[in-house]
Formats: sequence, C-alpha cells, structure tokens
Amino acid sequence: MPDELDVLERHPKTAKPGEVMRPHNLMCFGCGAESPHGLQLEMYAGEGFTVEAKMPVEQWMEGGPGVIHGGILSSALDDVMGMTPRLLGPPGVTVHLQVDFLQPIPVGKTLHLRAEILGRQRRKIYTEGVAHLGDPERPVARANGVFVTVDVREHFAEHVENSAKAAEYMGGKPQL
Ligand SMILES: CCCCCCCCCCCC(=O)SCCNC(=O)CCNC(=O)[C@H](O)C(C)(C)COP(=O)(O)OP(=O)(O)OC[C@H]1O[C@@H](n2cnc3c(N)ncnc32)[C@H](O)[C@@H]1OP(=O)(O)O
Repeated sequence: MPDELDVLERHPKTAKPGEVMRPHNLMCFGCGAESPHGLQLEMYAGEGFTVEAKMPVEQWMEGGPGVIHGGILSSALDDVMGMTPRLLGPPGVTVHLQVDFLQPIPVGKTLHLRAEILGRQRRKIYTEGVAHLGDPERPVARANGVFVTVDVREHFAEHVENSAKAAEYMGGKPQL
C-alpha cells in the first residue's frame, strides 16, 4: 500500500452500520440473490469502513474431502472486500487479490467474513479480508485486495448485453 493516502470518508448515502447492503448486481456470483449457482451472500455495513457477511459452508462447496474449496473461499472474500468501495461511493472492481489459507474450513460450519478498507489513493482502494468460524481471534483465512473504482455505465457498456438481466439493464431499470 502506498504511503500517501487520501482521507477516507463514508458516503452519506451508503448503508448505515448494521444495515444490509444492496448487492453488486442481482446476478452477482457472490452477493446476487438471483444467482442460481452463486453464494448469495447477504452483506451488512459495519462500523467505520467495514462490511460483514456469514456463509454456511454447504456440501456443494467441497474441495478436499469435507472441507471448502479454496476458490469458493477466495470468491467469498473477493466479494465481501469488493463491497467496501460502496462505503465511500462508486463501486470498484478487483485488480489484485491475495489469499492466505490458514486452516481447513469444514463443510457444515458457518464462515464469518469481514472486510475493511485499509486506505485509498485516487481510484485505488486497499482492503483486508478475514474469515473465521466464530472466534475472531482464530482466523482461518486472510486476504488483501485492491479495488479500482469505475464508472459502471462506461465499464460495463460493452458487456451488459451478456447479463441474465440484460433486458432490465438496457431498459434502464435497475440503472447501471
Ligand atoms: C450495477 C453495479 C455494478 C457493480 C459492479 C461491481 C462488481 C464487483 C464484484 C466483486 C469484485 C469482482 O470480482 S470484479 C471482477 C474482476 N475484475 C475485473 O474484471 C477488473 C478488470 N480490470 C479492468 O477492467 C481495468 O484494469 C480497470 C478498469 C480496473 C482499470 O483500468 P483503467 O481504468 O484503465 O485504470 P488504470 O489506470 O489501469 O488503473 C487505475 C489505477 O489502478 C492501478 N492498478 C491497476 N491494476 C492494478 C493491480 N493489478 N494492482 C495494483 N494497482 C493496479 C493503476 O496503477 C492506477 O493507479 P494510479 O495511476 O492511480 O496510481
């Protein structure tokens, strides 16, 4: 993370601590409630510059026998960290993601996910993510991610026609 950082300020219209955050997109693999094969994470704004979510580790998420697949865990961390830019304003997309897998995560447990903004420099938002199984003092995974804010209309203009919600987006509701 660079030394010279911008001052962080919560956007006045972002969710308040304890409130549910609007998904990135109803079809988002991480947080979209209508994504048929997705994680369907419900995210909550936390205090300061944090976002939290819980994810039951289901059978279909299995990688090694009885434990979560690392890609599923990475996706969950990516998506929770990827919600933090919204606390400041426009959404951001991942440009860098690094995950440390600290302990096996058993199927049947509930994963607690927490993301925090560490700093911002221009469009770059530096974040940290932590996962635990109920005891925050015993993390089972840690991550760092860099997100770059985008003008969503411009960024998705070429691709929105591929969305399962193309008709709605192209009709203007929901707004891109
Ligand atoms: C309906 C609502 C939808 C809401 C949609 C939100 C969905 C979020 C979903 C969860 C998160 C995801 O999985 S997102 C999916 C995966 N990610 C992506 O598809 C992103 C693909 N990448 C890109 O499209 C592009 O790289 C952009 C747009 C992010 C950046 O391109 P750009 O606009 O030309 O900007 P550029 O100058 O290159 O970069 C801006 C700044 O970031 C720095 N930067 C660029 N790449 C990196 C990097 N890997 N690591 C560190 N820093 C980097 C640059 O040095 C620069 O710093 P400086 O010059 O300022 O110092």
